[in-house]
Amino acid sequence: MPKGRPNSMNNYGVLLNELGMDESFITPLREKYLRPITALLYPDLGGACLDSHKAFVVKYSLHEDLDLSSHYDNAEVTLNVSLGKDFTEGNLYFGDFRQEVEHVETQGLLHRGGQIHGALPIASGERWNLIIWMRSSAIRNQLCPMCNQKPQLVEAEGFGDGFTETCEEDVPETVDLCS
Ligand SMILES: O=C(O)CCC(=O)C(=O)O
Ligand SMILES: [Fe+2]
Repeated sequence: MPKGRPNSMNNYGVLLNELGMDESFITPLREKYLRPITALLYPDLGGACLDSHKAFVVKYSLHEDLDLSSHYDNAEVTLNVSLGKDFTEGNLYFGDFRQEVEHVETQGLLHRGGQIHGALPIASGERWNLIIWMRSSAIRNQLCPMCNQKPQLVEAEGFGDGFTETCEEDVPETVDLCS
């Protein structure tokens, strides 16, 4: 069976669309459960209209990939869920100062796709994570987040890179969570 790589830096992951898990699992999860949260937290990134995704599982182990270098995602908002298994070290980090976050098994962490981040090397065991790169066509149709240019739209399979669909709702105004 032909197998794509989740991203250019990870060699041992699995794309969930190749396992037929988009319609049955990831799309309903994004639409019903994640979007209400992202609408509140990320109004400036089109959090209310994240209308496509790329979902994959990444794997780190001692004789395979140990870590993930600093990067930003091809996503407006990313969900990263720690699936275990048993491992030591391997914290996630964010920003130029490499602010570390201990990622607890079964817990999910939402972050801006454009926020620089990476994963430190594991010292033992296996580390598996479910990653959902969520995209808003309303945002990226204006400017590609990877090259900062107006995108040239071409036909793509599945969700492609998330550019084409139009959002039914308007991008909401900024919500002041403190008031
Ligand atoms: O391994 C992780 O926790 C981070 C993975 C990641 O940032 C990515 O695949 O974009
Ligand atoms: Fe990432």
